[in-house]
Amino acid sequence: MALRTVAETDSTNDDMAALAEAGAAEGLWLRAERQRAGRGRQGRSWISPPGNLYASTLVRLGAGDPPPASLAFVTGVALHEALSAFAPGLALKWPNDILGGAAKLAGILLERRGAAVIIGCGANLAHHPDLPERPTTAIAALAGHAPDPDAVLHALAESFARWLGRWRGEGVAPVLARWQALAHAPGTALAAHLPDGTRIAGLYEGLEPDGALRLRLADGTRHVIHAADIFLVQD
Ligand SMILES: O=C(O)CCCC[C@@H]1SC[C@@H]2NC(=O)N[C@@H]21
Repeated sequence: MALRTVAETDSTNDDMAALAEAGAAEGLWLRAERQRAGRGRQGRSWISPPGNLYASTLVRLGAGDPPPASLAFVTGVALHEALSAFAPGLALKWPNDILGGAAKLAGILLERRGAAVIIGCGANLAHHPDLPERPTTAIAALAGHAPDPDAVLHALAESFARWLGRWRGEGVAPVLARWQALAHAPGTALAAHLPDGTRIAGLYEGLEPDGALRLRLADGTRHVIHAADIFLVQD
């Protein structure tokens, strides 16, 4: 495990992609104190002032590895475990978010570069942005003070290495089991915005063996979702 910190960069995912291209080994993590052009999922920007965690690593895919998309669950479990040391009551939300209460606390961005996967983690420790599309929160708002980003990175790198080992050695099943144990409760009301523009609402019923999301619709039918933006429905 090697942890590096820089004061400022555009995006740690871009830097990690360049490091991967240059031959960097698995186990390397790069953290920036701030990012000038942090990126979120689906082309969104990730506002990155000092005080929060912005960190990326890489995984080199091997012949017998489980499907690369399932690294999102490895990372989600690791990030949840790392952040839970600093604030209670966190929950995973499909596909890549960590919630504090009903608000987004952290997100994960996976990007494929050839035989490598670049994995970026952004966690609101000290600050959280005001977003029109969803509520957000930070560890400081939940626990009264912000943890040191380096301490969080340490915990994250350790947990990630442990779960990556299990993913390689035992497959996706134990990772998905742990992910579901750390997720919001079954029966949570969710709204899904699908890539074709369709919106559906239903109750969370867990994950399929391949990591797809199961929703129970109001008419009793089950819907399996492979790609969507998911929102908690507040009553
Ligand atoms: O949209 C999301 O929820 C994913 C956010 C991922 C942000 C992190 S911060 C570190 C890494 N570098 C980036 O530019 N993005 C990721």
